[in-house]
Amino acid sequence: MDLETAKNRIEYLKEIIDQHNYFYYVKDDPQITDQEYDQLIRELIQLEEQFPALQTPDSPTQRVGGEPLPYFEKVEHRIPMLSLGNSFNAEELRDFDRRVRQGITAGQPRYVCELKIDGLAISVRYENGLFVQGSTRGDGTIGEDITQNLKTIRSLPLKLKQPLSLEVRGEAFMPRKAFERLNRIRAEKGEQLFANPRNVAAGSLRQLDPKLAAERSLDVFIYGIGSIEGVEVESHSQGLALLGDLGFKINPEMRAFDDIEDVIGFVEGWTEKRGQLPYDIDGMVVKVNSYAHQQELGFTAKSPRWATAYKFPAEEAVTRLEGIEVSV
Ligand SMILES: CC(C)(C)c1nc(N2CCN(c3ncccn3)CC2)c2cc(C(N)=O)c(N)nc2n1
Repeated sequence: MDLETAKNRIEYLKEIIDQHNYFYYVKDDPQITDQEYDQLIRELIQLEEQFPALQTPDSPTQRVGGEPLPYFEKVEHRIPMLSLGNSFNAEELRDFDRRVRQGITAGQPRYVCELKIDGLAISVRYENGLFVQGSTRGDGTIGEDITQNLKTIRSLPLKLKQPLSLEVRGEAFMPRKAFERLNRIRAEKGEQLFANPRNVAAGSLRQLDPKLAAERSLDVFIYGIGSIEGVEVESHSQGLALLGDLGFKINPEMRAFDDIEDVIGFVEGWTEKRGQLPYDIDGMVVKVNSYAHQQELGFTAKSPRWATAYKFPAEEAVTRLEGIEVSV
């Protein structure tokens, strides 16, 4: 095969594999069998080995990066990753609503409610649509560069559907089934079990060898825009819709309400049925939708006045460790 033919075939394979990654890992709706997918990947790997000059960093074959790192570089977040104020019951959500209504001068607030995924907060930067850097939240200002580990998360696109430059925030997590499978393997080996999926996600993303992170079937939900160039976005819900169109995995359970009583009903509903989810959540996040309202409300020293985290009451967690029941 000559270079020109190889170049066209490689471009085609990268495009089609990216599409199938999107269907499988982001939409959870595969369009081809695993065997057909593996065949495409194997052909691309062979062609890139045969024509190394045609291998690009955004190729799906580049997800499990190079050598283990000696340490993680520090990354300063251009836009700080803030904390969240907490609400612990319906009355405190009503207080939040009262403070919001006092803080805005025009219109009524609309709230977006999201599940609060119990994982590790991350920030990912794209330039002209290509994944360039990913980092942990750290202390909100300085995080650790974990680009190589985040590239192993198949639901995080290496190339966006539009060549935009932006920074997104999300929560990396381990699905409960993957957590249980991992602990079964560790139990069989007589190794100590992990206490919860969040610890595994955090531990996996802090591995210096990306091959270890790649084995942990981590996943991610993107929940916000840190910064974006060349696009006017006016509300959080509009921002989430744009992120979905770009190929990011957005949690489907988010809802918008105009009345805090409806927010309270939604939040209390999830308090009961969170066990049905395939991942852990430790509460809900309620955000004022309009960016103009967010601007008016501003921030306290460390967290936005336009958002609150509703924390579920700590449930009696019972974990089986080495066959005995312990309450944690
Ligand atoms: C952009 C804002 C600040 C409103 C925001 N901040 C969040 N977090 C901040 C505090 N974080 C944090 N992490 C560690 C230590 C202290 N704070 C962890 C992320 C959010 C987390 C989730 C989630 N987990 O599903 C979410 N759907 N939306 C969020 N939105």
